[in-house]
Amino acid sequence: MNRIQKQFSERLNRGEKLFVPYIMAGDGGLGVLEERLTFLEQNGAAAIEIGIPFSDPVADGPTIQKAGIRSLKEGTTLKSTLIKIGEIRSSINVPLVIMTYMNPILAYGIDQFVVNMEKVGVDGCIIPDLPIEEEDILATKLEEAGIELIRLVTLVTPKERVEKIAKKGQGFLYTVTIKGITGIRNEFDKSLVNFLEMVKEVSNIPVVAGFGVSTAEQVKELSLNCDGVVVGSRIVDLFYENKLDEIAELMKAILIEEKVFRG
Ligand SMILES: O=P(O)(O)OC[C@@H](O)[C@@H](O)c1c[nH]c2ccccc12
Repeated sequence: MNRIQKQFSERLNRGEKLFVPYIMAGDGGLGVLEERLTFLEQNGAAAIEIGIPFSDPVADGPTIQKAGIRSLKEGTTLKSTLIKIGEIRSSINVPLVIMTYMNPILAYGIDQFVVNMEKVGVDGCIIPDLPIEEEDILATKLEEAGIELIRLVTLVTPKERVEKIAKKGQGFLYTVTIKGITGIRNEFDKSLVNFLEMVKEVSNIPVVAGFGVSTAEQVKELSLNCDGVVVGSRIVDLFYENKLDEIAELMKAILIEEKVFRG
């Protein structure tokens, strides 16, 4: 069984919600990747999304765009990131999910991408510009390699499409909380709670909400209505500003059901 399915169900069965941080590989150099992954794991990450820098990240807001530029200046590539993951994988126990657009995959080679992700121990990948209608070029190869293709639904995805995507049943369902790109938001659309309830109803895989989350209150509020939360931009900023204590604080906010004391 894939690490994502195994570890996510263990956590959810313990009444824990899932905190999934995102970081940009190579931001600060690939030399800091291991210490950052270790830090996030030690602070309760259920899985960690590792972004690959790309020159045209259409779904990303300014924070992640800037992180990508810093990383590209360090010479980071999909290949060098996978090599680094291979070197450090044995020291990280939580699932690792590669977040990349299709272009770097095509440049690297689809077969190479799948074979080397499996080799270095990557558990899942998120490819925001690969709609389910076009995923056949990759989905079967990933499935054969035991790598979960994590699909996204958004606030404007109709219910029947949510059902179609959820039925693919891999990893977790990434529910985008806003209409737009990544980046910190002060408030969410009032339709969000109903949307999350609908997605939870139709999905038999964990539902993890992301985009715009940056405060403890938002983490708590969102995780009331789904299985977990993804935080990217805020964590990318805090690492860049070296404010590790604030990252730890934010991660502590994820809900853990009151431990029922069996007296
Ligand atoms: O940065 P935010 O608003 O916290 O959103 C998470 C997001 O960064 C991360 O999951 C991600 C980064 N780039 C993406 C592109 C598409 C989907 C998701 C992502």
